[in-house]
Amino acid sequence: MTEPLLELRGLRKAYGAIVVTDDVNLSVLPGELHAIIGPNGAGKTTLIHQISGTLSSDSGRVLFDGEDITHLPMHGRVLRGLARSFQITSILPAFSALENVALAVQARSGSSFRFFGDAAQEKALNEAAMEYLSMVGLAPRARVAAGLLSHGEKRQLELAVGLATQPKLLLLDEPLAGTGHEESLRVVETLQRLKGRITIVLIEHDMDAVFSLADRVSVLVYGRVIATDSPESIRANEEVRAAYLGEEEVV
Ligand SMILES: Nc1ncnc2c1ncn2[C@@H]1O[C@H](COP(=O)(O)OP(=O)(O)OP(=O)(O)O)[C@@H](O)[C@H]1O
Repeated sequence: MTEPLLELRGLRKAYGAIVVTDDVNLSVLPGELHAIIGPNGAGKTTLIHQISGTLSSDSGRVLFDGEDITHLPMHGRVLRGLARSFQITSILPAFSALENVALAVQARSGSSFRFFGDAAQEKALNEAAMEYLSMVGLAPRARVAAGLLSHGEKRQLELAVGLATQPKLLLLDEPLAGTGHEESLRVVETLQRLKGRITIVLIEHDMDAVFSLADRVSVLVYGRVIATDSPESIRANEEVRAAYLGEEEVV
């Protein structure tokens, strides 16, 4: 059997009497796009914080790539390849899209580009950066200042910068939030392109996007995972449908 890249075992977080995540067990396989959905207030954001290390858990374990990272702070997890996009990323608006990604390539590769002369170094960095921009479909906008990109394009750029740090797993917390229809199609298309190349954990409210992108879906209700399955089986799951009654039209 394939070993999970990320495994949550009995994770729990409570604020006083409010138990927000409760005995969460979840496995993310290498290469899969695993979506976590749930009604408002189910604990999704809290869980993402527990995975990325910005919030410590009361109990339970987080295993990543064969290592117990339960007590590692966020930066330790990022160094091991567990990256949260839109958190690790700060876009510099006056720099071009290409320069933003080139900086991330350079930060990741440390001194390995220093063997080149200045001009050759710049060329190599730009070529590497261009590859990441192509991966997210932003190559035609490489020379545009990041601040002038549309909202959806900025999201694409953030993904390119995230990818340039070469994570093993990318945590995406509502990448479609605040995007209009056209823009969200653009971001979904980008995620479609990345799917299979990198392991992704996606938290997203847009169910059309979730069901078109995910390999597997986990459903969180009142802090507990009530089901993990293929999108088709989740759609047909009575317990899941019941959990969403009264919510937006979902499954
Ligand atoms: N720091 C905190 N102190 C007290 N309660 C909290 C805290 N953070 C979150 N909660 C509570 O935990 C519950 C789950 O919150 P969380 O934001 O994780 O849910 P969510 O599934 O991401 O919700 P949404 O889909 O609305 O973003 C909510 O009832 C919230 O009020």
